[in-house]
Amino acid sequence: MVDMFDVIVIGAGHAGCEAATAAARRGARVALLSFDRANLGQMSCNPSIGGVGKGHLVRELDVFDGLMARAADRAAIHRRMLNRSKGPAVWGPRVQADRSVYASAIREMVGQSGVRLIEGEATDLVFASDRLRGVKLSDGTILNAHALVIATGTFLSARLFIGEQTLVGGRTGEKSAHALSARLREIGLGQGRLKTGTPPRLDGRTIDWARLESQHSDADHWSMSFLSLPNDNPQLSCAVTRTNEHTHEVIRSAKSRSPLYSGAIGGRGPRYCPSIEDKVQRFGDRHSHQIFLEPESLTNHAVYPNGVSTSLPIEIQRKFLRTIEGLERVQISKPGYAVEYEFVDPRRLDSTLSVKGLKGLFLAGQINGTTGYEEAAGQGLVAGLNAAAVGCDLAPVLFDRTSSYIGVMIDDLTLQGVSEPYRMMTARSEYRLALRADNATTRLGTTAIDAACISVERRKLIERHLTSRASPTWSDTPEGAADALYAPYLDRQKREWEQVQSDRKLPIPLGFAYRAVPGLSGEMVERLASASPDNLEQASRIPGITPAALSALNVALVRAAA
Ligand SMILES: Cc1cc2nc3c(=O)[nH]c(=O)nc-3n(C[C@H](O)[C@H](O)[C@H](O)COP(=O)(O)OP(=O)(O)OC[C@H]3O[C@@H](n4cnc5c(N)ncnc54)[C@H](O)[C@@H]3O)c2cc1C
Ligand SMILES: NC(=O)c1ccc[n+]([C@@H]2O[C@H](COP(=O)([O-])OP(=O)(O)OC[C@H]3O[C@@H](n4cnc5c(N)ncnc54)[C@H](O)[C@@H]3O)[C@@H](O)[C@H]2O)c1
Repeated sequence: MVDMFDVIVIGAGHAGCEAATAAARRGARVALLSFDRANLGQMSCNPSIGGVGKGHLVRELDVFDGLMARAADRAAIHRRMLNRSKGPAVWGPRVQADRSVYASAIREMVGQSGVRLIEGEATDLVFASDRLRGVKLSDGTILNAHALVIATGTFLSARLFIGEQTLVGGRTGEKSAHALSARLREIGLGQGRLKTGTPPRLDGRTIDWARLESQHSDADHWSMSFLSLPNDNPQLSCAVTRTNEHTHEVIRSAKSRSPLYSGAIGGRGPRYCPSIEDKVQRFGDRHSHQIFLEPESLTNHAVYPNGVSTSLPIEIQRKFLRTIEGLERVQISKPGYAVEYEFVDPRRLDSTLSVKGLKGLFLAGQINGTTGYEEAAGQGLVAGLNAAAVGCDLAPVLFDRTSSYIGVMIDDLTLQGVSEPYRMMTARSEYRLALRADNATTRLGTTAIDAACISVERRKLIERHLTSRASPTWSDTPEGAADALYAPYLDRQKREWEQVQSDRKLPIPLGFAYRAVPGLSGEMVERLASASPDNLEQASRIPGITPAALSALNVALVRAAA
């Protein structure tokens, strides 16, 4: 069988579903290929969408009619605007979703998009002379297309670990993509390995909720999408508990049984969501670590313990959990595990996420070394819009770091590459005071209209919004008030950044005490101290160094020199 499409997307995770539907919204004939159609839009781990930096990405995606914000609104069972005590530029809209309602919302929207869903395993890429022609499936089927997006997530040559046990698979109970992985290596897409993990799932009926502090959902029902109305799902509370010395002792004494320390896993894991064994090992002076107990569903009793990702053997998982207040009788419904997988160096990509020198081939999502649903979805949008541009001969759609976190992410990935899983944070933007979650329509509305990828309803909303900015009552709106609040600081932020640019040759004394610089995070201190740059210019080229860190360092160097 031979089929012809404008765009084929391999992988129906967060990146793939956004890529396929974004391409379809631009008018492309699209096929979306996945191992199993039942797993469309599945959340591999935490049933939450958004947060600081990540919520900004979701709101930006929403301006282009992306799926994630609307699915999150449909499925929300707990909402929390993180960082509300700080300024609105760093507020992080975050919802916890009913896992199965979220997946069905994605399935429904993909189903209505005109995208053709195909079940199967992509094993090979098909080229004619030096041009990409399509993809071959394990059953011999060839699907032809002008453009191809690979969004295979954590599945390339993936292995799962629970204690001493190793299984093949990209997620528990699923396959691994070995043939495609080998083919990517063969065509020179050099790969490294990264790892991630997930905590055990708990049976909520065996948790002693009454003894724990509750975290209620926000009273005001804000929504993730600029279009959605609040849903009428009941809102559930989370609870907070903590590990203790006894928990740490159980974990320490089982260290030799952890694949992280036995040498079985070599890939680097995400810095900002380390496993509990890592936390106990690396932060040995801490007597306790916080755990959020987050309900996953309105219809079953699954609870996600946020903060105790682990790959220790299941009996150790049970043992350490039962040392924790409120979890003394807890039953595990699914064990935690780690997964190690291959990724492609994103410096091989241009700013449309197309592989340089291989016209028509795009990569999006965790394959590019990122971590998180939101980062994957944002890349899916970029790759999908631009694959449609190749497939249907349309203008490319480019994202700039001055006007979006999507632009920041694409720039960071394609210019700096990754040495560990990349997570969005507001510190990654030198324009972070201007890039707020609430003003995404203002920042990106015109780009979305020009990209011709949005509904009539969205277009009207954007036009109304842009017009209302000129009205005298604009400053009475929340966005107008935030604009006024930040106006004086935007100039200062601009000047500070210009100063960093003009001070690039400012020398950094040998043995400079980075730890004493106000505002430098532990990560930045570690990266700077280990690279020991001679000047600001060199510091700016260290992978992972954020603009916020460069500004803080600049101020400290000028002060030290004065
Ligand atoms: C154990 C674990 C824990 C995680 N924890 C979190 C978390 O707490 N929060 C968070 O935000 N992120 C978490 N992540 C990461 C998050 O799941 C990913 O960042 C996100 O899902 C990546 O999206 P993606 O679209 O790139 O890939 P995925 O969501 O992994 O989707 C990949 C898709 O590709 C398909 N596929 C792969 N190979 C082939 C092939 N050859 N042929 C056909 N189809 C193929 C798969 O079937 C799947 O549908 C975790 C991931 C894992 C595995
Ligand atoms: N790709 C991966 O491999 C992988 C694996 C695990 C985690 N992750 C990442 O981890 C993120 C989740 O990690 P996180 O721990 O930073 O959490 P988060 O980003 O989901 O939440 C942000 C903060 O809010 C806290 N929080 C949770 N519920 C809360 C509530 N009800 N009230 C107040 N605060 C609450 C969290 O503990 C966290 O400190 C994902 O978004 C993803 O990027 C990725």
